[in-house]
Amino acid sequence: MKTYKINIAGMERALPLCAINDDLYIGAFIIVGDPSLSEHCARELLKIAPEFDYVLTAETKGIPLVHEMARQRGDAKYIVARKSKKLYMVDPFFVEVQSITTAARQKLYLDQLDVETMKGKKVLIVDDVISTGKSLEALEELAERCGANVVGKMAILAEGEAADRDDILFLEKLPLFNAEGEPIS
Ligand SMILES: O=P(O)(O)OC[C@H]1O[C@H](OP(=O)(O)OP(=O)(O)O)[C@H](O)[C@@H]1O
Repeated sequence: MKTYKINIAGMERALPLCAINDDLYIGAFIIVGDPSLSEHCARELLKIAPEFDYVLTAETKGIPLVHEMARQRGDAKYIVARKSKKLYMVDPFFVEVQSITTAARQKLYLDQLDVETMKGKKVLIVDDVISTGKSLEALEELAERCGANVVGKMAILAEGEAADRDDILFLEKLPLFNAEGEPIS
C-alpha cells in the first residue's frame, strides 16, 4: 500500500493511501492507538488555541486528542458528541452528519447534562481532521443548540480544500490524492 509521509509540527508519520472511489484517495490519519502522536498534537494545538472553558469533539478519533488536551491543561472535563444513543444519556438530542471517510450518514448525540455544561461557556471545537467540514458543521450546530459561545475551531490536519479556510486553525495541510498516489489538492 502506498503511503504519504507527513511531518506534523516535528513528528513524522506515514499515512496509508485509501480509496474513497476510483479517482480519489485519502491519507488515512489514525490517531487512535498512537499516544505519542496525540500527546504531541495536543501540545501543539494548545499553543495556538484561543482561551476556552471546554473542548467539544465528536466520537471517535477526536477523543484521544481532546483527552490529551484536557489532561495537559488540568481540565476536569471535556465534551464528546457520541455517534449512538446511550442508556445513561439524559434527554439526548442529535444532529446528522456525513464525513469524507464514512459512507453512511452518522448521528452525533449530546445529552442535557452536556447542554447545561456548555450553556454560555467558551467552547473550542476540536477534531483530528477537517475535510468536507460536515462533521465540524454538525458540532457547531450542537454547540449552538446548547447556547455555547464557540471561540474557535481547530484540527490537527486540514484536508483538501479545508486548508483554504480562514475560519479554522490547524497544524498541517493534508492533500487529497489520485489513484497514482499523487497529490491533487
Ligand atoms: O470534514 P469531514 O468530511 O466531516 O471529515 C472529517 C471527519 O471524518 C473523520 O471521522 P469519521 O467519520 O471517519 O469517524 P470516526 O472518527 O468515528 O472514525 C474525522 O475524524 C473527522 O471527524
